[in-house]
Amino acid sequence: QELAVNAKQRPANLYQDHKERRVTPSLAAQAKKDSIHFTWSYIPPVVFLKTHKTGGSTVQNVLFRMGEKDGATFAFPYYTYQFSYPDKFRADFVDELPEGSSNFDILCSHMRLDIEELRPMMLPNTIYVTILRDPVRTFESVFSCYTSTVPAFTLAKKAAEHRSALSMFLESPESFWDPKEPRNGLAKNPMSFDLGLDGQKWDSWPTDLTQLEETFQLVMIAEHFDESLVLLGALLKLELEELAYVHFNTRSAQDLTPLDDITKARIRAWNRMDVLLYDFFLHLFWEKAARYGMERLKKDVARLRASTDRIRQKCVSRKEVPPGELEDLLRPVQTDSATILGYHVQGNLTKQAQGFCMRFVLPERHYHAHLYFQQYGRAMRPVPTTSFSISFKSHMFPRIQFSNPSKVQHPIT
Ligand SMILES: Nc1ncnc2c1ncn2[C@@H]1O[C@H](COP(=O)(O)OS(=O)(=O)O)[C@@H](OP(=O)(O)O)[C@H]1O
Repeated sequence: QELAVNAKQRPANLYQDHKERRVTPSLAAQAKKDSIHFTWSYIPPVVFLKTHKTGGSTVQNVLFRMGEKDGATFAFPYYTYQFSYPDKFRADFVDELPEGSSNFDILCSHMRLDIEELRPMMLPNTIYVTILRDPVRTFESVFSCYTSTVPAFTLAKKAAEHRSALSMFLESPESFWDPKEPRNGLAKNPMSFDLGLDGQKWDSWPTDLTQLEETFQLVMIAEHFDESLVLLGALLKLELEELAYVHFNTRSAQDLTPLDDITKARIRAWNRMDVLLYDFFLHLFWEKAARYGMERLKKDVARLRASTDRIRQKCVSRKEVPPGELEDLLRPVQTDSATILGYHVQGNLTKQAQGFCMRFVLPERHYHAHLYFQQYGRAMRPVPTTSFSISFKSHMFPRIQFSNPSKVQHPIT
């Protein structure tokens, strides 16, 4: 019932131009600086449900930059970078409201969704967005990046010896997969898992799908990333320049597993719920695109690509840089089984341009640490290592090791 109310509150045309309601970023930032009691609610608050290995860090970087510029209040996890994943979201996973803020404006860190717990945390006019990716590509990426941390994958790797671990797993996934093992959440239907669904429970499936449709104003599609960004920009009233991006968390070419038709079919069969989820929201995506106007979308995508190219040229001197050649601040966190690439920033920039360009390519956790410090005036809390589930989390998503600890405090100016 609550979901239905939320749907009714939305404007009939989500893509109508409501720029007039937007407070200028400088005004918002100034108001916060001046400690004027300021509610960011002129701009709709936003939840971005960051699913795994779908291009979510790229979207998150756009939101981090937007929020930092606009003086937004972020809903950050109480510990480190994610909301106690893979536990289902709970309100007490969120850090306190900082002094002077009356509500959270942006929430965009990894979690496993529980909408009933999440909704009361945010204002009623909050815009909910997520992203899905072709389930075959998603699963291949999840398998490659988490071979050492998802037990079902690790068992398959051990059994495979010198064969492909992915092929070994897909030949008989049930023999490696224990559904009761909480760390196996990403091993089957990873996108559905992140959206809070139970990949084994089909009886509630149509209702679950309807609930998700009612919850999310926009489900972005990684294969149509630029179109998705334009629709996101329309919802959040962003200028096209604010949507410029680089790809985050790109793996090195040698870590990509080439997939033959049999492997693809096996991935689709094993991740059937993700396939249906993706197909459903892909269809819905094009319906929303049609409502925005296909000609208008095409034009805006062309403009977005032009401004993104211009900004990339200004900011990036080299892309796909291996971790060993990156300074600490620009080195993405590596997984045990895949190499994640990063960027070199152009030299000879003005101080202001350098500040922008660093943020443009700043890996997720470093940006998160920076914003957290800015918001609370203290470093993020480390994960306690006593409980079983938490030690898994810290292993799966290790903390950044800065060679100079002072950088944690003030990573960028
Ligand atoms: N803009 C855009 N469009 C399409 N695909 C993109 C984009 N940005 C990032 N990527 C690819 O997404 C994968 C990383 O996803 P995430 O950032 O969600 O990873 S993570 O869960 O936060 O670790 C990773 O995929 P793989 O290289 O297959 O692993 C990225 O290359």
